[in-house]
Amino acid sequence: MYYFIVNPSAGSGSGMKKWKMIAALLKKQNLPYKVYFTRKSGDAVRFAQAITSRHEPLILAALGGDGTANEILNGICDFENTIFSYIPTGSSNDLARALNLPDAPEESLALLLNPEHIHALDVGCIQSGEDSRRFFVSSGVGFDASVCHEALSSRLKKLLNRFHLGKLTYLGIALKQIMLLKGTPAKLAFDDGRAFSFPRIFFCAFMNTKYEGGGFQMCPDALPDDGFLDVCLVEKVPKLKFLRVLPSAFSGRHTSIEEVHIYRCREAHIKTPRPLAVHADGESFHFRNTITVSLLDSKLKFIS
Ligand SMILES: Nc1ncnc2c1ncn2[C@@H]1O[C@H](COP(=O)(O)OP(=O)(O)OP(=O)(O)O)[C@@H](O)[C@H]1O
Repeated sequence: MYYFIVNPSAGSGSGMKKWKMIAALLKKQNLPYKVYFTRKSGDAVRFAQAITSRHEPLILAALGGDGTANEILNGICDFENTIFSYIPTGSSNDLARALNLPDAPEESLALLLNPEHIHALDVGCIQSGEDSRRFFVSSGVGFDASVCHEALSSRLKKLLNRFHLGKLTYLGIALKQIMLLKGTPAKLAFDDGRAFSFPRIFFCAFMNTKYEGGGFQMCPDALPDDGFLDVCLVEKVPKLKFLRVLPSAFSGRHTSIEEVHIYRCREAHIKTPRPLAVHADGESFHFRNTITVSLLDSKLKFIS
């Protein structure tokens, strides 16, 4: 059986349009399926939990952005029987970019119905105290998470989304957050014993794939199936320099800058004296001062 979880509002409303095209193609081929439409935050987690708790072999497809894919990942309770498929309709689509997934609905559906490869994908997990959240793309602490947090609650984003201009909000929020940036002392440690202390950092991104934030190659060598997390830590730099560092991350050239540090690990811990914004695939993981980031033992079967 094919199950679809659809966020109709993803990609400034293009989620529903794309679903209608997919539904028409499914009807034409007379294929049995069930579809669930999300209405608010948390719906996709609950749907994925309900679907996968039956412990039957199934294909579960997400139609939405990275946020919807993340919620579904967090709801899956049976990695053995679930094959995950993703039809990107979001605005940033970093997961689709990293996995080279097709954009056209008919190509996406053809892949789902006749998979070329079933990839075993690494699944990231961020923990703080008793709380944890899984991620596909990245998690991060500091500047990048502050931008995500503000965008999630931005009224302006909701308004601009109506005119398909949601991405403009990110630019505006990022500029505002750069103005507010102060930098925070941080201690970063890895499970193999490496440990570093920084007088002030702007952010630290833990990458399962190479892109985040709509195409920034934070860790150009990150691979989602290599059993490792790649880490990009950016120390405090003058604001004007930071304004130059950020765009250079589109091509991955930021890695040659002295204050940018790249690491590879299986598990990382980061500690800051005050709580900072934290995200997982662009969704809020609240404000924390100690987090542990690792990969789950189980991999996720993923059609690509
Ligand atoms: N019907 C709905 N209407 C409005 N918001 C919704 C609805 N269903 C889910 N959401 C919210 O949408 C957010 C996820 O959006 P999603 O990531 O799928 O799309 P996006 O933001 O356009 O894409 P991307 O994350 O790739 O930029 C979640 O925070 C979720 O709470």
